[in-house]
Amino acid sequence: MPYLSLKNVWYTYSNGYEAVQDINLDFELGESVAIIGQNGAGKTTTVKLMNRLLLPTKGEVLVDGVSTKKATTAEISKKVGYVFQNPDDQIFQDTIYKEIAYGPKNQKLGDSVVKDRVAKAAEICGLTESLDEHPYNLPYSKRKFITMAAVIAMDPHVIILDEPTAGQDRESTERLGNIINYLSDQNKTVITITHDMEFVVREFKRVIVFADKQKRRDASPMEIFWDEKLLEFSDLKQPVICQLATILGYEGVLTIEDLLEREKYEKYNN
Ligand SMILES: Nc1ncnc2c1ncn2[C@@H]1O[C@H](COP(=O)(O)OP(=O)(O)OP(=O)(O)O)[C@@H](O)[C@H]1O
Repeated sequence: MPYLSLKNVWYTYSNGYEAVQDINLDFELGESVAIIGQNGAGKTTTVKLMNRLLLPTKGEVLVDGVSTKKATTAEISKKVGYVFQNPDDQIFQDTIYKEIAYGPKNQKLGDSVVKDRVAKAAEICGLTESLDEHPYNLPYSKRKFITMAAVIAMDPHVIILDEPTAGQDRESTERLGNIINYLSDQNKTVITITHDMEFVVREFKRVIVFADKQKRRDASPMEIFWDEKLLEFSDLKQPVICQLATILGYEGVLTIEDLLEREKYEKYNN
C-alpha cells in the first residue's frame, strides 16, 4: 500500500475558484519526486491537501491508510511535513534554535532528544553556527533553510518542499540536493515543487507535471523532457542541455554526459 495517496481529489477555494480537478497520485516511502508546472497550475494547492492544510472538496487523501478528513492536523503533521514557499509564512520564533526546536518540543520529546534533533537538522541545513541568531538576521534565501530544518527536526515520513530552489545560488542549490539525498537515505519521501528544470534532472527520478488544474503526466525526467506535446501544452521548457541536443540534432539526452557520449558515438560512426 502506498504511504500517501490522493484519490480523485478536487479542491475549490472558498471564493468558488476550483484550483485542482480529479488528482490521483500515490507515493511510496523513500521516493523523491519533483512536481513541475506553470504558475497557478495547482501544485501548491495539491501539496497542501497532502498535509491537511486543505481538505479535499471531493475525493480523499490517505496518509498511512487514514483519510485526512478523519485525522487531526497534529496527527497528520507528524507524518507529513510541509515547508512553505515563503519562509516568512512559517517563521515565528525569535531565535533559529527556538524555531527548529518548536516542533519536536510540541511532540513532547525529552530535552536531550530535542537538542539532538535541532543539532542534526541545523547541521544538514548549514545553520549550526547561526542557532542563537534571530531568524530575520539571515537573508530570505537562508531563511528557507531555517524552515526546512524546522520540518526535518519533526522527523515526518514525508517532507514537502514548496519551491526551495527559488532565489537560491549555486552553493545553496547544491546543499538542497544534499538535503534531499540525506532524507532519501533515511527512507523519507521528498516531494519538491520547483521551476528549476536542471535541478529536476539532477535530483529526481520521478517527475509529475501539472497544467491547468490537472496532473498531466507522471514519469521519468527523460520521458517528461522529451515529450514535446506535453511541454508545449504545459508551457514548460526543456532543460538547457536538451535544447542544445535538439540544435545538434540529438534526442534522448538529459545530461552533459549523455551529450558527450552521443557526440563520441556520432564521430566514431561517421
Ligand atoms: N486562497 C485562495 N483563494 C482563492 N484562490 C486561490 C487561493 N490560493 C490559490 N488560489 C488560486 O488557485 C490557483 C492554483 O494556485 P496554486 O498556488 O495551487 O498554483 P501553483 O501551481 O502552485 O502556482 P505557483 O507556481 O505560482 O505557486 C491559482 O489560480 C491561485 O490564484
